[in-house]
Amino acid sequence: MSLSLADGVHLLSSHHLLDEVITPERWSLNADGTDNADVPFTHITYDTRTVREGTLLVCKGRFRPEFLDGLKERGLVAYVSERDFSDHTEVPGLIVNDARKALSLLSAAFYGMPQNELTVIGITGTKGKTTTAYFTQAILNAYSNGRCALFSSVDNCLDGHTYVESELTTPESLDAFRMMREAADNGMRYLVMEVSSQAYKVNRVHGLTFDVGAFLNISPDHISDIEHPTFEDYLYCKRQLAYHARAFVLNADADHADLIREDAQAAGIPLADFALRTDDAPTNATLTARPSNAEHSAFSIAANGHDLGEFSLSLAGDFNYANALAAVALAHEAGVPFDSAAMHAMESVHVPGRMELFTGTDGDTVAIVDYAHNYTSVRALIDFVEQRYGERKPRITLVAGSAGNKAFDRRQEIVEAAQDRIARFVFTAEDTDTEPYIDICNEMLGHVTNDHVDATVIVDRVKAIESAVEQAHSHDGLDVILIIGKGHERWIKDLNSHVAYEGDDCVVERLLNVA
Ligand SMILES: CC(=O)N[C@H]1[C@@H](OP(=O)(O)OP(=O)(O)OC[C@H]2O[C@@H](n3ccc(=O)[nH]c3=O)[C@H](O)[C@@H]2O)O[C@H](CO)[C@@H](O)[C@@H]1O[C@H](C)C(=O)N[C@@H](C)C(=O)N[C@H](CCC(=O)O)C(=O)O
Ligand SMILES: Nc1ncnc2c1ncn2[C@@H]1O[C@H](COP(=O)(O)OP(=O)(O)OP(=O)(O)O)[C@@H](O)[C@H]1O
Repeated sequence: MSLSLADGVHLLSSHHLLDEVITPERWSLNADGTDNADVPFTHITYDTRTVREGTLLVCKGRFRPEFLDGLKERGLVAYVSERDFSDHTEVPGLIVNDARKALSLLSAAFYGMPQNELTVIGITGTKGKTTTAYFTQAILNAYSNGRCALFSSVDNCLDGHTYVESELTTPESLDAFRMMREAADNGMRYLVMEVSSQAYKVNRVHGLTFDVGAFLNISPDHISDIEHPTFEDYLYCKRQLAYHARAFVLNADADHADLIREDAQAAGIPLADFALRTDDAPTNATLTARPSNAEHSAFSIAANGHDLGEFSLSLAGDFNYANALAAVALAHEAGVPFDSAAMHAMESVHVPGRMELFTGTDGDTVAIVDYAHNYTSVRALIDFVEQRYGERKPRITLVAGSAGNKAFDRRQEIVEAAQDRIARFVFTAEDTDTEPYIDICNEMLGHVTNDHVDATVIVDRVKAIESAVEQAHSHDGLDVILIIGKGHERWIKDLNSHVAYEGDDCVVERLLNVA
């Protein structure tokens, strides 16, 4: 780990990112004559609140010049920014044409290129990234005696077994390289990470080449002022993974699969595809899975026509077998033989807040806590209910909200995916920045056009679940309550601040008296 001011200038310059270096004495294309230009930085940050002796600061996003006040005295050595802040600080400024790209390249260099010490696997897609990441980590952990790290939207894991709640799906570049360094120093050989479309949009993975990438699926989502302006932009960002990978895995049934094949071809990388089949429809995909029994409790997986045996996941839902295929393909590309017993390690994986099933003591109430929150995932969830419980003609209740300030289309999509297939909606709180919960709930209520479905707004999320459970108890026959969008989270974001929340799974366990 060694990065000096002179190294930084050279690196930025070689990537055509450097406009100039500004010091009180001169403007230049190099750091010659600047005090201590060859002394390594001891710290790198994008947040002034963590500046200490020997720090290189990268100013990005909604950075404000007043954040620089007093930093020279606290040890700031230099800053990197798209704007000249010499009116606010005397320390050298490396002025760049893209601060986020600069942040990524400088962080990788500062942390000694830790990605080169790991086999790095990236997973993108609208749905299934987290689940596939957990499956893949389980296989690689089994294969390598616990030496696989994970960056996911639920948890990060830097030592193969300790999981710490994460903040973003794909970490900010600096955080990613810092954690990669820690993982490599912990002896990890592999890293599995989720790659969101935002990661490419805001250059969180700039300069990173994945040993293997996977594209799971694409459906409309994440379109808003703070995410993507259009679906085309959303897909374009996701497609970038193919251009930054050495090998690729593709769901043959994904929308726009042919375009992704073209991407892999244009990038000149090999591609393995997979296909889930629940009927007799043919496929010539590299990897296939078909149900082994009518209950769909196990699937037979084949690779290049050779049977790999039966796999029975702990996670319910046919769609999870598509995720499992992706994990097998990724692990194989990372060096695990198809017939390795390690492939079966994914069978025992549970993913917090995904397809958690709770059955009441009377056997007539089933609650499912899940992270579905767009059209495709809500539809897949209800497909599962029909497949698993359809014969008992269940009365289905959906407890759902939708995120504030982003992904606005979800509000209508969730309603459209469910309203002709369920008995009741209970619209409730989900995370929001500035939009009040009640407005989002009422907007969702306004999208209900089927007169046969009951729809209520109960903003308090615990009370919403209580209402669903009470109704289930007072109704004869099987009730299935789907509680979606919060998963395992123990907080709820209300008007921009995180408020402690019991957790959907805990509320359900309490109300159904199951542990
Ligand atoms: C739009 C976006 O990418 N925003 C991210 C970005 O914000 P930003 O750079 O604008 O940062 P900011 O919070 O406005 O502050 C500006 C800068 O000033 C700094 N600062 C701030 C205060 C101070 O006193 N001193 C100081 O230096 C901050 O550290 C920051 O570097 O950088 C922050 C950390 O560096 C991120 O937390 C933040 O993500 C926001 C919270 C977010 O929610 N993003 C979502 C849209 C997102 O990225 N989602 C995707 C996809 C999810 C999915 O697929 O489901 C994800 O990958 O998670
Ligand atoms: N392959 C799939 N196809 C359709 N729906 C899926 C698939 N995999 C998972 N889901 C649904 O999507 C939900 C979220 O799954 P997961 O967390 O694995 O995906 P993700 O891509 O990480 O999602 P997000 O970006 O919303 O965090 C699950 O709870 C399930 O309802």
